Amino acid sequence: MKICFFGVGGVGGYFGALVTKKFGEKHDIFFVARGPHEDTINSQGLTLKKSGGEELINVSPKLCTNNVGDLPICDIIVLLVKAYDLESAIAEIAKISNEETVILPLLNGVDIYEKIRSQLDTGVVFPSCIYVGTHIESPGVIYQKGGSCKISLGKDPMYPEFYPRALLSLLNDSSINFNWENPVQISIWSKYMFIAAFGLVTAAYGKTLGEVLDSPELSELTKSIMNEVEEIAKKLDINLDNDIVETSLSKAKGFPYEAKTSFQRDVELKGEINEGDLFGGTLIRYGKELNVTTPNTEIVYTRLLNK
Ligand SMILES: NC(=O)C1=CN([C@@H]2O[C@H](COP(=O)(O)OP(=O)(O)OC[C@H]3O[C@@H](n4cnc5c(N)ncnc54)[C@H](O)[C@@H]3O)[C@@H](O)[C@H]2O)C=CC1
Ligand SMILES: CC(C)(CO)C(=O)C(=O)O
Repeated sequence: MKICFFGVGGVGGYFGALVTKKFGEKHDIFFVARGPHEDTINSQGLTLKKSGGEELINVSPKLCTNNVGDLPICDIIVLLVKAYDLESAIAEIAKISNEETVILPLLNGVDIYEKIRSQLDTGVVFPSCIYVGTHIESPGVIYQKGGSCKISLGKDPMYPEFYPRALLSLLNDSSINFNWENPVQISIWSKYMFIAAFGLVTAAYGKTLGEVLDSPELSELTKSIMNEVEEIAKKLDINLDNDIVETSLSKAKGFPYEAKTSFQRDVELKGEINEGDLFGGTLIRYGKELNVTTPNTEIVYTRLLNK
C-alpha cells in the first residue's frame, strides 16, 4: 500500500513513526513535512521519544517531502496538520487521492469532517479524535508523554457501508489502540470539551495541565467552560454522559503535571497563528446560533485575543 502521513508534527510524527517502524519495509510510506524538520528527517530519519523517552524509535520513510507532486495516489492518508493549515492541506491531498483513498484526519475539533467535505468530494473520510500528549522537540525529533494514545473513529456519513479494513489492520498491527465507534460524535464532542476548556485556560493563563488542576480558580473556570460545551452539545442532540464534565476534568490527571496543551504551545511560540478559532471562536458562534450563553468562554478567549 501507499501510505501518506500529511504533517508529521507532534501527532503525525508519533503515529508516522509507529507505522513506519512496523511497515516501512512492506509498504511505501511517505511523510509530508517542511523546513528544518523535513531536512533533518531526510538526513537522519524521524526520531520518536515515546513515553517520555522510555522507548526511542528512529525511522526513515520512503520519501519525506513538502511537495505532493513527488507522491503517487495514496491508499491511506493520515492528515495531521493544525486547523489553520487545514484548507491548504486539503487542496494538496486532493492531488494524491482518488475515490478509494481512505483519509483519517486526527485534528482536534467538532467540524473537521464537514470542513474537509466542503472542499473534497473524493476519498472516504473517517471522523475521529485522539488523546495523546506529543510535540516536535527539535527538528526531526518528536517527544511524546501522556494520554491514552487511543484513536476513536467512526464511519464516513457519505459512505456508511464502508468498513476501513485495511486502515484498522494497519493500526492494529502497528500496536496503535483504536475504537471503531458508531456514532463517533460522542467521543469527538467529549474530547472537544476536554481540549477546548483546558486548551483555552492553559493558553490564556500560561499554566500547565497540572497547574490548572492545582488552582481552585482555574479548575472552576475550566469546569465552567465545559458546562458551556455541554449545553451546546445538548442543543445539538449529542448525548454526552451525565458525568462528562467531572470525567473530563479528571482526564487531565492522566497527563504529566508539566504537560502543555498543543494550543498553549502555539500561543507561546507563534502568537497569533493558533487554533484559537477552533476552540473559542467556534464555541462562541455555536452559542449565538443555539441561544446558549458562553460568558466563561468569552472571558478567556478575549483575554487570549488581547495577549
Ligand atoms: N500535540 C498534541 O498533543 C495533540 C494535538 N492534537 C491536534 O492534532 C492536530 C495536529 O497537532 P500537532 O501534531 O500538535 O501539530 P504540529 O504543529 O506539531 O504538526 C503539524 C505539522 O504539519 C506541518 N504542515 C502543515 N501543513 C503542511 C504542508 N502543507 N506541507 C508540509 N507540512 C505541513 C507543519 O509544519 C507541522 O510540522 C491539531 O489539530 C491539534 O489540535 C490532538 C491531540 C493531541
Ligand atoms: C489531549 C491533549 C491535551 C494532549 O496534549 C491535546 O489534545 C492537545 O494538546 O491538543
